[in-house]
Amino acid sequence: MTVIDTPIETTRGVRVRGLRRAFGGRVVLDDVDLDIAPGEFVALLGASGSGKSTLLRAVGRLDRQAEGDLRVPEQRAIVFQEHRLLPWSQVWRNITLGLTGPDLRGQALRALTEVGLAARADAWPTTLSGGESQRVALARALVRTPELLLLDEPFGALDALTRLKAQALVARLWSRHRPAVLLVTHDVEEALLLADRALLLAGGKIAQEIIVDIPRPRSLDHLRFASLRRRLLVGLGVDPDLSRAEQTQESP
Ligand SMILES: Nc1ncnc2c1ncn2[C@@H]1O[C@H](COP(=O)(O)OP(=O)(O)OP(=O)(O)O)[C@@H](O)[C@H]1O
Repeated sequence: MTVIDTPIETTRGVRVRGLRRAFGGRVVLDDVDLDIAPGEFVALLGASGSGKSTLLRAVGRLDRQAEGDLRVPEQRAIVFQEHRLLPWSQVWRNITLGLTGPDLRGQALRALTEVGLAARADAWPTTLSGGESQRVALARALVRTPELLLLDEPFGALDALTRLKAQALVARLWSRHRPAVLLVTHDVEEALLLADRALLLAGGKIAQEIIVDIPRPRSLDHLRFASLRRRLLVGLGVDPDLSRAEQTQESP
C-alpha cells in the first residue's frame, strides 16, 4: 500500500491505518493506526528515536515514502522546533510566504495580533528573540486557517518561562480556532496542560493512550495532574519519584 494522494474524504479529522515506515530495512513505524477527531488536541510522546517526528512528518504528508492508508485535512500547517523563518524576508512576508490573494499584509497583521506581535510586522527575523520567532511561526501557521495543526516540539528550544507563556498562547489559540492538533513533545507536563489525549509511541506502535480528563483552563495544581503525570512517566520508562527528586534538586 502507498500513501493515498487523492482528495481527502475525511475533511477535518485524521484517519491513519497501517502506517509503516522503515529506513534501510529498520522499521520505525510498524502498522500504526491513529485517529484525531476534528478539533481534538492529541499529544504524542515517546523515547528519543521512537519515531514521533517520523509519524508527524507522515501525517503532514511530508514523507512520500511512508506506507499506509492516510487521510488528513487538506488545510494543514506545521510548526517545528526551529522557527524556519527566512532571514531575508520581513516578518509579515514570512507569514504570508506562498499565499496569494488580496491584502496579504492585512492577513499577516491579524495573525500577528493574535500572537501579540503586530508591532514587529516589519522587523527582520534575526532581530527577534527565540520566543518571538516561535510566535511568528505560530502566526504563519494560523494565517493558513489549518484544520490540522502539527507541532513538532515547538517549544523545545525555549527557556522555562517563555515556554510556559507559549503553551498558554497555544491553549488560547486552539480554543479560539479549534483545529485538530498533533503535538510531539518530550514534556509530560506540556502534554497534560494542552492535550485531550496523550499517546505513547514505543516499538513502532502506539503503545498506550491516556485520556487527559482535566477541565480547562488547566492548572498544574489540579488533583488529577499528579496521577496522570505518574502514568505517563511510567509509560515512558521513567521513575516518577526519581524524576520529582531530580527536579527538586535542580531548583535553586
Ligand atoms: N531520513 C532518515 N534516514 C534514516 N533514518 C532516519 C531518518 N529519519 C529518521 N530516522 C531514524 O528513525 C528513528 C526515529 O526518528 P524520529 O526523528 O522520528 O524519532 P523521534 O522520536 O522524533 O526522536 P527525538 O525525540 O529524539 O526527536 C531514529 O532512529 C532516526 O535515526
